[in-house]
Amino acid sequence: MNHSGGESDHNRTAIEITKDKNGIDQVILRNIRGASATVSLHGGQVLSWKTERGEELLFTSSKAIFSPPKPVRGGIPICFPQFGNRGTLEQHGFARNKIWVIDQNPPPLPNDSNGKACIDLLLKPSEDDMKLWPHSFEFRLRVCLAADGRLNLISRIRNVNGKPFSFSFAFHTYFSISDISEVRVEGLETLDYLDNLCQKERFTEQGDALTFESEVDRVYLDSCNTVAVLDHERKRTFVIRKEGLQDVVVWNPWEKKSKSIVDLGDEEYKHMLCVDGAAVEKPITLKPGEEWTGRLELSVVPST
Ligand SMILES: O=P(O)(O)OC[C@H]1O[C@H](O)[C@H](O)[C@@H](O)[C@@H]1O
Repeated sequence: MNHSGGESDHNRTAIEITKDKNGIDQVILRNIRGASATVSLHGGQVLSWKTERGEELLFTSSKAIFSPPKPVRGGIPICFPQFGNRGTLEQHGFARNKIWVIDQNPPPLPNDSNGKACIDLLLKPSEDDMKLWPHSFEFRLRVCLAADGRLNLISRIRNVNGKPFSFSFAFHTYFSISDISEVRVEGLETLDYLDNLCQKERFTEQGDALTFESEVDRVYLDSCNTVAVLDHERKRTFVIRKEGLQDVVVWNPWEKKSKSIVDLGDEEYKHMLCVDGAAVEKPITLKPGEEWTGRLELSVVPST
């Protein structure tokens, strides 16, 4: 199937639906300049985001396993309804392991899709999910690629239950980087963080910018809505803008942990950095009928 985006810029943006090698649908979004993004229905997961010159901006492991219910190591997995091991569910919740469907008739989002190639996906709990997490929800994900190459992800989670529920959440974004020793993260200075490597103990960030020389697994709390990942060698900076997501998770497994992760090559930690817009420390609570919206916007700009 290949058709032009409904609300697209003079019908020159395109949405193509193909199948991966396991027969799972994936959606390729293209903008008018030839940038692209690939979204798999497995996990509602963005697997690729490329510039108009065809450069891949997201990391996916060469050892990634693309067969549900295994999550895929790379791209932008969605952690829901639980981040990490902070609850009784499997690590990072079940949303990343499920097959989502294309939402043919999503509720409108004002001024959102002008000139963009967009796809709307939907996840509702299965009977098995309800046994583990007895809450009925509708999770709508919109992924859009703008004319200037920005990638937008909008999550809308609605409580269609008779009682309130709470969840944690992350857009677990694997950025492709030249070398972990050469990058720095700006925008987290002076913030408190919970260190997953020290039983979630709370510390305060002291440095000017975050640089990497060993394993890092932290939840930065109450961050401002813009964070940047500067990659000196590639002379580019990722700009992460978020709304409705108070926290930022930063993760790199480094050498030793990488060796224990079956779907990650031993040396691949050098070329990935996860910086996630997330809601972890204070779970989000929805009353019956309420909806929560979380937004992530990723862009890349040249830097020196
Ligand atoms: O291996 P996964 O389940 O995909 O998790 C990968 C990582 O995700 C987050 O960054 C967590 O903070 C880490 O503790 C975890 O190791």
